[in-house]
Amino acid sequence: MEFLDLPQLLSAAGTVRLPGSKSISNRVLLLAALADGETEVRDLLASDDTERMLDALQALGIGVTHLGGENWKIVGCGGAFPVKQAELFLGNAGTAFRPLTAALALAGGDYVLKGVARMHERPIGDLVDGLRQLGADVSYLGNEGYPPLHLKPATIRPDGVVSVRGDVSSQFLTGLLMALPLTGQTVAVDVVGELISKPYIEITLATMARFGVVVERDGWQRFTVRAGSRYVSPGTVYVEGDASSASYFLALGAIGGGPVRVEGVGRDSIQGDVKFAEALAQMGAIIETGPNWMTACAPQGGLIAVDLDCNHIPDAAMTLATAALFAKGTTTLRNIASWRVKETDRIAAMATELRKIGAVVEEGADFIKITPSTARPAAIDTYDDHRMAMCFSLAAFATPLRINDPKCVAKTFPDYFERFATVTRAAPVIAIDGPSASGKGSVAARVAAALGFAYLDSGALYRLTALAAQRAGIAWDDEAGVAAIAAGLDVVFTGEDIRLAGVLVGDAIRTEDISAGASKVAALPAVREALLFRQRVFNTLPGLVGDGRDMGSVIFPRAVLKVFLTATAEARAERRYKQLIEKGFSANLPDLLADLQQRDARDSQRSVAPLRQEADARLLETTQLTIEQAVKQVLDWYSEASS
Ligand SMILES: Nc1ncnc2c1ncn2[C@@H]1O[C@H](COP(=O)(O)OP(=O)(O)OP(=O)(O)O)[C@@H](O)[C@H]1O
Ligand SMILES: Nc1ccn([C@H]2C[C@H](O)[C@@H](COP(=O)(O)O)O2)c(=O)n1
Repeated sequence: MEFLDLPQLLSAAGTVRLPGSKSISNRVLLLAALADGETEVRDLLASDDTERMLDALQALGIGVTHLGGENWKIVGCGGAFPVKQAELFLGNAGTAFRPLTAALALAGGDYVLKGVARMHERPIGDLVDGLRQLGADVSYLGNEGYPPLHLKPATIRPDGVVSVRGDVSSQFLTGLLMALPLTGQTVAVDVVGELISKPYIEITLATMARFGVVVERDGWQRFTVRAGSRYVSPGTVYVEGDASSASYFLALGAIGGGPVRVEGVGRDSIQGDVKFAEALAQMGAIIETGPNWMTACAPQGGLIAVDLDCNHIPDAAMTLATAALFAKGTTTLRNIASWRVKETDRIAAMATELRKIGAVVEEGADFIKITPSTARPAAIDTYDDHRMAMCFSLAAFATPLRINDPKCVAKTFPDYFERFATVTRAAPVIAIDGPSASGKGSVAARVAAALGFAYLDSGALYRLTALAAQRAGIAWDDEAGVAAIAAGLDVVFTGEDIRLAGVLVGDAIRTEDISAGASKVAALPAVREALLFRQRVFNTLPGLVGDGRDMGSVIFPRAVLKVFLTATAEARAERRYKQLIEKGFSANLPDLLADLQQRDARDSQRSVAPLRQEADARLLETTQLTIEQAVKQVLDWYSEASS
C-alpha cells in the first residue's frame, strides 16, 4: 500500500489556483455532448471522474478533442448518440453514472453501465423508478436497486408527471432533469420527500440554462421541462474552480494562520459549497471574499466549535469534521445522512479515523459529533475516498501522520498534496548523518537542547531492535522475524532514558556486541521499513534534530539543514575507546578500529539507505574540532538555512 507521511505542520499561507469543479465539469461535458453544435470547454477538471465521463462520451461516438491544458472541444450530437450499443465503465464517478443512466435510458440504444465495486453498492433505484415512469427499459444486472444496469431501447411515453425521491441523493433529480429534453415533451418532476443538497440542483439548473434549457421551478417540489426544449451549445464554457476543493485550503488558513487565498471560486460562484466559508467563519475564521477568490486566516483565540445543519454543503462539511480537531468544544455536524452512500460510508470512516488520532467521536444515522483531545500519530485509512485523504491532511497540524493510499485524491484533485506542500510549513528538521563514533549524537543532542527541539537518536532504534531480537531468540539475519520485532518495539524515550517493554535499557544497547547486531539488522530492508514511521513521528513542533545514517536521505528528505558529520577512523576509534573506558567497559583500541571500519563498510555498502554524504548535505569534518566547535557550526548553518 502506498502512503504519504506528513510531519506536524507549523503554519499555512499562500495562494492556490483551484482545479475545475467536478460537478460543473461533468454536467458541462454531458450537456455539450447532447447539444447542437460544438462547445469549447475551458478549465475542465483533470481527474479520474472527468476521465470516466470523457471516455464514456467517446465510446458513445461523441467527438472529443483535447485542445491542450485543461481545454477540450466537444462536438454535440443534438440529442442522438451515434453509437447505439456500448458497455461503459464509469469507475466510482457518481456525477457520470447517474446523469448518463438517465440520458442513455431515453436515448433508444442498448447500453450496459458498470463501475467499481463501491459504485455497485451505491443506490440508484430511485432514479431507475423515475425513468421507468417515462417508459424506459432499465434492468439491474446485480442487486435490485444498484448498478450495474442494462438499458434497452424503449418507447418513451411521458405522461406528464414523474416522481422521484429527493432525500437520498440529489443526483437522481439532476440526472432526470438533464435527460428530460430528450423526450421532446413537457414533463414535470415531483420531488418526493425533503430534497437534500439543494445547491447541487442549482448547479444543474444553471448549467442547463447555459445550454439553452430553462427549467420551470415551483419551490423545491416540482420542476418542469417544456416540450421543444433543446440543448444548444453556448460556444465556449468556462468551468469554475472547485468549491469543495477550496474548503481544504480555506481550512488550512483558518488553522495554520494564513492568509491562504484560493482563486477560481468566490462570491459569484454557482456552487453551493462556497457556503463552507460561512461555516468556517462561524467557527471564528477570518474570511474575505471577492467575485472569484476567497481568503481565510486564523482567529486570534483559535477556532470554536459549532453545531451546524450541513445538508446544503454535504461534501465540504467533511472538511469541518477535521477542522473540528482545532476548535474549542464539541462540533456537531447534522443532517448528513447522504455521507453514508458516498464513495464510502463517510460517517463511519470519519469516526473511525478521527478516533485513531485521539478525538472523541459520537456518530448517528445522520450526524457526527467531534471533541478534540490530545492528538497521537496514526496511519489514516482513506477508503478509496479522495475527500478522506484531503480532509485528514489538515490533522497534520495536530500530529505527524501517515495517509494511506494518498493517490485516491486523483478522483477530483490529482496534485492535491503538491499544492498542499506549497502553502504549508512543517516543523523544521536538522538531519545529522555520519559514521559510527563521529560525534553526531553528542552534537545533535546539544543542538537540540540549544534550540529547544526534540532529539531523535535513530541508531538507538536499531540497537533496541537488535537487543529485543536477541532476547526473543531471533537471529539477526532472520529478516521477517526481526522486522516483526521492530514493528512491535515497545519503546519509550524520556529525556536520556530509554525503556524497552517498560524496563530501563541503560548501556545494554551500547555494548560492542549489540553495536554489531544493530549494524546487521539495519541492513535488512524490512526492518528499515518497519522503523520508518516510528522515526517520522518525531517530526513535531517546535522542531527536531535527528542523527543517524539516513536522516537526510530517507527519513527526513525535506530537512531544513542536512549535515554529514565525520572524523577519521582513527580519531573515531580513539573517541569510542575513551567513551567505553569512562563507562567502565574493557576495550582494545586496534580491535575497536577494526570493528568500526567493518561497520563503516557494512553501513555504507548496504543496498538500502547506505551511509553517504547527500549532495545537499554540508560536510562537517570534526577530527580537529571540539564538540562545542562542531555544535556552533551546526547552529550557525541552521540560522543561515532558516533565515
Ligand atoms: N569533536 C569531538 N571531539 C572529541 N570527542 C568527541 C567529539 N565528538 C564526539 N566526541 C566523543 O566521541 C564519543 C562518541 O561520540 P557520539 O556518541 O556522539 O558519536 P556517534 O556518532 O553518535 O556514535 P554512534 O552513532 O556510533 O553511537 C563520545 O564520547 C563523545 O563525547
Ligand atoms: N539512521 C540510522 C541509524 C543507525 N543505523 C545503524 C548503523 C549502526 O550500525 C547502527 C547503530 O547506530 P549508531 O547508534 O551507531 O548511530 O544502526 C542506520 O542504519 N541508520
